[in-house]
Amino acid sequence: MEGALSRVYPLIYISCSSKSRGPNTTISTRRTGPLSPAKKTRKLNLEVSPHRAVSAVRLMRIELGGAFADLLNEKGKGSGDNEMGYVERTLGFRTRELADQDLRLVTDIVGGAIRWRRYLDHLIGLLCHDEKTFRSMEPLLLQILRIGFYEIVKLNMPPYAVVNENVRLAKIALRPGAGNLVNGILRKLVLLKENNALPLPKLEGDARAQARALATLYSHPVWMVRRWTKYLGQEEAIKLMMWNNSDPSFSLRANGAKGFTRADLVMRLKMLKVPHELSLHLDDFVRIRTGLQIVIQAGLLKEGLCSVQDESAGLVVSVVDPQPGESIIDCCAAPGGKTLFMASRLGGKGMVSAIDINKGRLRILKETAELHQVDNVITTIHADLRIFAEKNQVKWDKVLLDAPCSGLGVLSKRADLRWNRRLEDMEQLQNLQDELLDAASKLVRPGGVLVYSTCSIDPEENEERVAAFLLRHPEFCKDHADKYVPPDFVLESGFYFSNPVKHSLDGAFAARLVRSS
Ligand SMILES: C[S@@+](CC[C@H](N)C(=O)[O-])C[C@H]1O[C@@H](n2cnc3c(N)ncnc32)[C@H](O)[C@@H]1O
Repeated sequence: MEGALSRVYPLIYISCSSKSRGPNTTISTRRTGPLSPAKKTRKLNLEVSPHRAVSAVRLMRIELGGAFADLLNEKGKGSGDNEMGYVERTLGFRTRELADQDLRLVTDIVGGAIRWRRYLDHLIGLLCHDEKTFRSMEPLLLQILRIGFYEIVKLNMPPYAVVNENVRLAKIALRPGAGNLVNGILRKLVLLKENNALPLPKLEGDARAQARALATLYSHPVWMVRRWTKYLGQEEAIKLMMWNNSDPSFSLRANGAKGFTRADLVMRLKMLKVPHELSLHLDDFVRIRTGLQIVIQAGLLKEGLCSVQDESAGLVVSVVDPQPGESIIDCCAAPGGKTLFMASRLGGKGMVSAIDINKGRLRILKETAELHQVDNVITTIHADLRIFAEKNQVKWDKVLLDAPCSGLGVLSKRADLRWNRRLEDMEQLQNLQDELLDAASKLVRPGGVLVYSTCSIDPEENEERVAAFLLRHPEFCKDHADKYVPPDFVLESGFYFSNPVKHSLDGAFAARLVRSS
């Protein structure tokens, strides 16, 4: 493993004795483990733009996942420090000295280069002088090219500055030859762009050919394009992909349980100069398009005064409609976004039991509950819901099953998810969703409520799962969601649905079912 990694990731050590490095940079093709003091970076390397270097390293980490974590010698918590340490060791500057503006650029470039990966690779592949050069390109070089292409084609940045910066990065991070290659390819791109002649596929031919073209033009996997074209039609599918490629916006929920109201939150946002809008649908929520980093740095999340929660998820809690004094069980609870919101709605009376199979995520839920001062009404249970439901005798007033799903409704926030999901996952997920629904239904008292929710927009994970459940369980019937959420969010079927294109929120679904006996 180590040998394979070291072949593809040449490491550069800029040591204190390498003042005149640059072209003379030592390139180590071996992974050497922790650096000896003599090799430690002592000097800032100001030859490259720091945000581009950090972006390239972060892109490698995201794309290569475990393999790259292995290279960084990462172990769980604080692993981000290693990423920064890697940049420091290899490129010779301390990333903790990155200005806020640079950090924001890293977020933008990394998010954009991941979203547009298929589109960018299509162009890079065509501008390399042969297919083999592209296919065998070393990962760091590819990331640098993706950054340059993204900056020129999608951010419309001044092209020659982009070329110079990325050429320098490739020269220093890899070797002079790599810089020359980047130079040649980026200059070809600039010429084509200036002549409005980017070699992009045309939307023509049969359904398959059109799906492939759309997948490249809007940078999504072909199977997703085919699925959405089937369910939504081509026009809506394109709008959905455009939404997925747009910069995500976030919502904050003021934590009333800590006496922090939305008015308090608005006041703090004004002081921080973060532009915001009140949610039209939920009393505790505020929407922000930019400035999340500022909110984080100001410590509002760390102090438990508010959480980042999309309104689409908040509206799922509205479908549950928690009332003081009720017993509620959240069957797939971690990391606890909905548990915490439900608990805060109980006003100190009642109980939320929070089950999850993942111990680590459940620990996060517990810690956040303490921070938010709602731990007095939350108990956590580490279990597989299916086994728990078999053995358990207790029944609850309300049961929420926020099921594991494809996440196809949250692709604008989760830039890399589209590349990690496979069509085969969908069937497996549906089987799991059926099993979890059967298990959750056992926990509902007669007259009690079962809410099934996902953050997917896929009917096979949503309406079809509920329809199949109702056939297996005639003791349940639908309760129309319009009593709990604005009518604009209710489908004809009576289910809650947040449509990213229509509502400018994440996609989400919830069905409210009542047990008769
Ligand atoms: C969509 S996430 C839940 C998000 C959570 N409701 C929130 O709002 O923060 C799905 C969760 O289901 C959990 N899960 C998956 N299979 C499970 C099982 N068999 N039993 C219990 N939990 C399970 C996962 O660990 C994951 O935390």
